[in-house]
Amino acid sequence: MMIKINFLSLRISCFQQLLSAIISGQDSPKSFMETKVFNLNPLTFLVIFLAHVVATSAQLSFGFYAASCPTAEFIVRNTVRSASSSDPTIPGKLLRLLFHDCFVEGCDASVLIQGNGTEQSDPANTSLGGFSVIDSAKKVLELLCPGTVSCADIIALAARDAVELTGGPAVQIPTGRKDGRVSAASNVRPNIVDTSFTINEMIKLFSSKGLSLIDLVTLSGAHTIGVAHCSAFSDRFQVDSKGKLTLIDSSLDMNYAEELMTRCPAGASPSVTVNNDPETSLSFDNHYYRNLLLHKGLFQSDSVLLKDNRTRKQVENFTNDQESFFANWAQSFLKLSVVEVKTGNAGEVRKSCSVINR
Ligand code: HEM
Ligand SMILES: [Ca+2]
Ligand SMILES: [Ca+2]
Repeated sequence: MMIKINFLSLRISCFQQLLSAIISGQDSPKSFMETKVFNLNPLTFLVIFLAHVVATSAQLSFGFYAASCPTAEFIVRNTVRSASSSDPTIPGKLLRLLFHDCFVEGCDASVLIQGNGTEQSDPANTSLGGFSVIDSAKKVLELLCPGTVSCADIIALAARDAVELTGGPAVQIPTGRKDGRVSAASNVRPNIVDTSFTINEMIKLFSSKGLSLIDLVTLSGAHTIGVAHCSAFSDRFQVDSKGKLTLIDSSLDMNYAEELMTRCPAGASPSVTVNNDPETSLSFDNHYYRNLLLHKGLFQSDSVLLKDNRTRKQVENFTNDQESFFANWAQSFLKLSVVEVKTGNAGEVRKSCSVINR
């Protein structure tokens, strides 16, 4: 990655010098060519340079839009910031959107496609949100740099910004993802983790995406923000007709289960939600791991991280050391954001994020 950054800045500075040489008249390009590059005519050099840009744009790089749309990251950040200031549930939605995008067909915005039988129509995706934020950023970017910034990059940047805005670490991520042309509901179930998964099933699915055990524990820390619907955890306890609570999942703290029962009484509206992190659901911090140690992990898939010997140590470490969680987050988030990315001709830049180009 480092090589790519250096190479990109070299490419940009070279390009700027060449442009200023061409703009400032016949003498300077000549001397520029003679002293700095080979003895080439400026136009020949420009052709070689552009060919090089086309050839290497089939890769992700940091600042991919530095020349083609310099304000891209700024626009996404501002859109996320203003949407989140009027609706604090936005950051959680944007972060989950990236997870559900990247695990199905890679980070290619397949999750944004609307229509019958697309990923959005699978029940595992019905509670996703944040689509309007991606659409708003895309609209502005289409005005400023038409056909340039992919929806897949907007999702990744927006998730990255959502974490930083809620107090999490700032992460540099490469851009240049292309948007996919496939979005099928049948791809969702085999690729999205269900709360009922065993730790081995989770490890297996994560590893099929190139993500390690450490990445699993670290990325689960995303549940330090956001909310869940009652149906996501209601099978962990039972309430009889007299209101008596029985734990089905004994790894759940009884008092916490009672609190959850009160928030999700029988017959509660399906739209009722509970904070993932009961203490600081609007802050990206290490409280998620503290909750796990107190047996207050909201989903069964959270609680198993404490039960298993392979993951418990890391949970304990993150509970005591937020810096360590943040450092690991930066690495694991970067890995998540590039899962099975499409670059170059493997994808397209959609005109509208919810529709595949015709
Ligand atoms: C490891 C397996 C995982 C499972 C089983 C899981 C499951 C869930 C479930 C069931 C919900 C509640 C959805 C609802 O009822 O509305 C949820 C919410 C959430 N998940 Fe996960 N998740 C996992 C990993 C991840 C990862 C890797 C990320 C991101 C890096 C993530 C980010 C989120 C966020 C931010 C929310 C809150 C969404 C909101 O506020 O709208 N999750 N997750
Ligand atoms: Ca996808
Ligand atoms: Ca929190």
